[in-house]
Amino acid sequence: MPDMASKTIISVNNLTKKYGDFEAVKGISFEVKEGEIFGLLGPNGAGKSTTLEIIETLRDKTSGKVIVDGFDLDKDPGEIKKIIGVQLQTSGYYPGLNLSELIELFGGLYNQEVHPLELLDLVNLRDKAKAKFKELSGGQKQRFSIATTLINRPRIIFLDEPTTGLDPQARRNLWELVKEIRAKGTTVIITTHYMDEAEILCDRVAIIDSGKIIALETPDRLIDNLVAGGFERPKEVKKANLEDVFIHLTGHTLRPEN
Ligand SMILES: Nc1ncnc2c1ncn2[C@@H]1O[C@H](COP(=O)(O)OP(=O)(O)OP(=O)(O)O)[C@@H](O)[C@H]1O
Repeated sequence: MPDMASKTIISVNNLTKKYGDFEAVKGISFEVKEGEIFGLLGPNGAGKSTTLEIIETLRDKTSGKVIVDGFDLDKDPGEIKKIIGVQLQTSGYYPGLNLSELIELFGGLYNQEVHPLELLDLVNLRDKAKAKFKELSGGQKQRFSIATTLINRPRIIFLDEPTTGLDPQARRNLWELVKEIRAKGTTVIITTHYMDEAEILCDRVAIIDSGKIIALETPDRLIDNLVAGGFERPKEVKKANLEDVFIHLTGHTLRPEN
């Protein structure tokens, strides 16, 4: 958890994005603190990816101001690119290269010296160094994709639905990985449709609906506010759920096929 005094690393002010006549992002403002895990939550089509891609310099905005680590998106997009890590498109991975070679290649693109085995170690994929991307399981692919965000030693990484399609162990393993990355001082911005994930991982979340931020708080406060408003969950009669059973039976630890 970053301390309250930590500095603002991303500041978004009155951001809008129009696709033709359709306004997908309707004047949103928020700040991300250095070292925090910040979640963008919202239903399909709410404008999360659009917002992220604008900050990542991958998509033009219609209006508003975005400052990343002191750099103005309008003036210094190149400087912003240098300090952010984005998940490289998996579909674009050169099919003939193994994981080590891919990291070397991406390092070259970033003009950055890389140590493939060290990076693969970090995401628990050293034993797959000689494997091709297509030979990995879903969880391994996601972990490799996160490794690619770290190649340029970024201050901030962006993770778009990193655990979609993963089994419960692989998801937990990925949560640990994200926490380890943050523990090293990297700011993490994440989108997810899993509320348990957001609750466990995120220091603060912005909930976006139809292009507007409708809540921005720590998960704890959001829950407390709801309860204070009189909300009550239907009584849980059982002390465990099917996911607990699954994890109990199949183990917590990461397995090779993950
Ligand atoms: N290139 C585009 N051209 C036109 N409309 C677009 C384009 N990209 C996104 N949109 C529209 O903008 C809205 C926001 O899309 P966006 O992908 O940002 O949502 P999202 O919150 O990331 O959704 P999801 O959870 O489904 O990934 C949607 O209505 C979408 O159809």
